[in-house]
Amino acid sequence: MLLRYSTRKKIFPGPKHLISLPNYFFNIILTISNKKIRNILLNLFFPESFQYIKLTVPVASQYYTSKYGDIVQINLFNQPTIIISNPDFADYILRRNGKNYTLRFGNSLGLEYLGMKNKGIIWNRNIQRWKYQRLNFFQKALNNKLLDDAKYVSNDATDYVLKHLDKYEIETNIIDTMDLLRSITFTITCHLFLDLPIGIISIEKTKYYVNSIVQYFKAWEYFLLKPTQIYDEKQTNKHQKSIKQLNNVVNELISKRVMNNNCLFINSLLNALNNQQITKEEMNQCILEMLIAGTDTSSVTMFYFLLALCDRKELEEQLLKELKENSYQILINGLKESMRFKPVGPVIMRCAINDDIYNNTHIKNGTNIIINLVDMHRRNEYFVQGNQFNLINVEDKDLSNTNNEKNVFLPFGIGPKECVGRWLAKVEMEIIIEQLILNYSFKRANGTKTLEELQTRWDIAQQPTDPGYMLIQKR
Ligand code: HEM
Repeated sequence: MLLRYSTRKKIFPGPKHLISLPNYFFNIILTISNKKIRNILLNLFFPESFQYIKLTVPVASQYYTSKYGDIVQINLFNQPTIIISNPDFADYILRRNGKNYTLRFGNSLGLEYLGMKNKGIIWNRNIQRWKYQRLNFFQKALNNKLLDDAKYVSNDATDYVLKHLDKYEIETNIIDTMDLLRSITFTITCHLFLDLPIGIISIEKTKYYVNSIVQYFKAWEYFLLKPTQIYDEKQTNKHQKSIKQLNNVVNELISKRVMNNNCLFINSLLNALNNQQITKEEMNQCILEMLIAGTDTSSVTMFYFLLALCDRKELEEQLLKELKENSYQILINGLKESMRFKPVGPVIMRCAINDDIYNNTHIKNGTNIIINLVDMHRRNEYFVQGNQFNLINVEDKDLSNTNNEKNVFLPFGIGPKECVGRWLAKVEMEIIIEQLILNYSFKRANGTKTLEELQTRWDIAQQPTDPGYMLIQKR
């Protein structure tokens, strides 16, 4: 009681304003139809919210981190919001008191457009339904047997896509590397979780499906956070079409399935549907989320590693030598370093379910949390060369995060809402890169930028925006 009293007024550092308008003015300003006047007023009275409307979540968060330090409190869309890149606080939120933070925050209508509101597991704000679907479908399916199967499935899927290398060529021997990698991970996901034999989906269709996933990500970033009043009709319609398109893909994939009852994910979903434990919409959303989470994340990470190798010939040679000797240290560290340097999930967004206290400071229920992973991953206090791609940074960093001390390297998050596919991602990325490097050499094509120069979109899912064309040659 005493503690609660003494901590009531304390808040974390952050911007202070000379003029502070009550929160309801925020909603009044949003109703102003003149965009210019609305923006001026937002910028004047609610500058933090304006930053997040203008910029993406990671970029706006980094702006406040660099100004106020590794724990910052701001007012975002009328909600207290804490931006964290302090490892102890991040570990507290994600793991030590993780149960209190299994919700993510987002715009309710936006989530409904996306099909994520109270469905699936990534952004489901119904805790019971999230838990039920995560445990019974995702975690159950991602067991040790699946991880074993993933080894040969990853090999076969890579073979299948490589057989059609010409379909990825933009000119002779120059390929769209992102497209190639996405097709491989998509094929693996379809086989492991949807019972679709490798090769049953043509390469043309695979590319169409992969593109539908990429477009869904764009819709996700558009709808997720900003207030509904800011939506633009043309953009809204475009993104709604992308969401519909990926939902159609899900139905098409379900209908392609050859029944053989081996596949735990799709089978347990269908059983639950038959027994009325889930709705058809919930089932489809779980499949959609497995496709988006399982496809783009690993392929973006592998792409960055391949790109890094293009300009580090010595490292490539050492890697090749190691792989020929069935040794995997450079491979493992190279992938870890890609996830540190350019994490595909640069921020982890959460929300406090109940009131809480950290370091004598009160965290009110409903407080938004943004873990600024990319900032934490680049700090020189924790990494030898935080701002450079160098395997030395991760040699002593453990992916299993079993170390209860401060975890500073968290590409998959940690705790009850951590990435459910982390071990599958590790297995498939290692197999795919091994097979690619043993058989092919990769060089940056004319015009393709280096890892350091290549533009990426730092949004909730970080992706390259510049093309990743590479010259590929058989060894
Ligand atoms: C390099 C590969 C990957 C990276 C870096 C990555 C990263 C992440 C991160 C940072 C989160 C948020 C964790 C949190 O809130 O604490 C997440 C969640 C998730 N990931 Fe991954 N992921 C990867 C691959 C995969 C794969 C291959 C799958 C599926 C097979 C997958 C499925 C999911 C799902 C379903 C969630 C949501 C879990 C929940 O909210 O309960 N991920 N991932």
